[in-house]
Amino acid sequence: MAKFVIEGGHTLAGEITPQGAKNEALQIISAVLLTPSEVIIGNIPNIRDVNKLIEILEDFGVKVKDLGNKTKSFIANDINLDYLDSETFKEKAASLRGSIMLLGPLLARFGKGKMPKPGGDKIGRRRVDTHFQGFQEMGAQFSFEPKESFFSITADKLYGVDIHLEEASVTGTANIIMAAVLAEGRTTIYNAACEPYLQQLCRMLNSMGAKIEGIKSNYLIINGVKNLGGCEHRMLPDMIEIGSFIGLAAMTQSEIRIKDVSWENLGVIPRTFQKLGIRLIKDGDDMIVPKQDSYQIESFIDGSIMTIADAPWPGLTPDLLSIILVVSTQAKGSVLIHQKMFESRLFFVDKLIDMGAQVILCDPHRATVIGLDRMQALRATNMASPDIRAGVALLIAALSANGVSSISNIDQIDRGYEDIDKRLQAIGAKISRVEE
Ligand SMILES: CC(=O)N[C@H]1[C@@H](OP(=O)(O)OP(=O)(O)OC[C@H]2O[C@@H](n3ccc(=O)[nH]c3=O)[C@H](O)[C@@H]2O)O[C@H](CO)[C@@H](O)[C@@H]1O
Ligand SMILES: C=C(OP(=O)(O)O)C(=O)O
Repeated sequence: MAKFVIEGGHTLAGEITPQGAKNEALQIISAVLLTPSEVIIGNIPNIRDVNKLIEILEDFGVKVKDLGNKTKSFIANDINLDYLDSETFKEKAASLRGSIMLLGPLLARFGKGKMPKPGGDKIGRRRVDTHFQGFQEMGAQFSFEPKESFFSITADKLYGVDIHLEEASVTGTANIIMAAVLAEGRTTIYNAACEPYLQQLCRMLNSMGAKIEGIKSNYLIINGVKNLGGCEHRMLPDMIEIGSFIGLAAMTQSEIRIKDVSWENLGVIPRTFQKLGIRLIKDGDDMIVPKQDSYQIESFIDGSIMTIADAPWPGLTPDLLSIILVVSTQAKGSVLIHQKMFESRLFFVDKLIDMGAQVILCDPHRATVIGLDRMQALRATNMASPDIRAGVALLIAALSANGVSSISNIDQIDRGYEDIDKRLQAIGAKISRVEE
């Protein structure tokens, strides 16, 4: 397995283009199973999780053609459902979280789906009840085989129904939408997640002939259709990567231009970094993060300590809190980082503390950061990437630190960030990938 070796303390400069969004890609690529017609998808990120999902589709018999320029064509006109019972499927599908979104399309088009407990980050309990709540309310039968941790879902027919989700689950909502578009009658989904990933999925499905209203809101109305046709779709830039680059620029006191960020789809992300005192300049659809010697965290109007917390969209995505936390370590002022959704995503702060950051982990969900305001640089150290976002947060810490750090378990980072070492080298980072 490879590790990153990082010589910190260098200023970076230049421009960087964000990849297509990982979490959108996983939904959009699953949706190709809904039609026998050709679907062409552009701006596909070349990352481990997405490549694995495409591999699973190919194993099912989907014809995948690389059209160049990050664009691929998918034709799902001859699907081998026996693959669901193979050991290879169990093994591959269990290795990423996004594979669970194959269930909705399989159920809707072929009347059955199976799935091992999905993988993804180990960041606390990640229940999938919401997915099955929706399928069952539409008339599907669910079974779970505890010995093999294998879910099965079948339905002769799916019927439109009013669904009030227990929680606004991102992948759960995507799954239910993909089942409902081919169900008989009208489905409504209340408390639906509405992240840009889902907005994009709904737009794509509508261009395939689906009838979805309420896009961007948490109340979706879906009138089922008999079948869907092909379409062309282009992924949005990855908002989590954009946030990671903002953090990187601030921590390394660098000026970086982030190309084509799609400002209108970033929600509260820019404002959240601005609360930490980080300046962001809009130049057309580019974002410039100017060089800043110091950035000061705002306090609330009554003078109390700033809190930054996650929430379902249009709130702040939990996937950026690790990066926001690391950026706060060199800010002026204090902030409480409250990770409400996941209970094991903040433990990486121990590493930051080793590096000299002033952080108090109050409980598994909350950490208080007392910014160093550059009074001292972080110290280089050796660490392992516990999950995708903590991995990148530690990478940013290492790039700002004095000395040479190493990060192992970088598979975690590779599953969501395309060629991150090469792209960072291009803006001056001293980072190398070393086979262990
Ligand atoms: C492949 C993919 O797209 N993964 C994303 C997706 O995961 P995923 O779809 O698995 O996450 P969910 O939205 O289902 O839930 C995330 C966590 O938040 C909790 N929860 C969720 C909604 C809610 O209203 N209340 C609540 O407590 C859930 O119990 C769970 O612990 O969404 C997460 C939340 O944005 C992101 O971190 C993941 O990167
Ligand atoms: C938690 C994440 O991914 P996954 O759901 O694929 O584990 C993430 O992208 O931050």
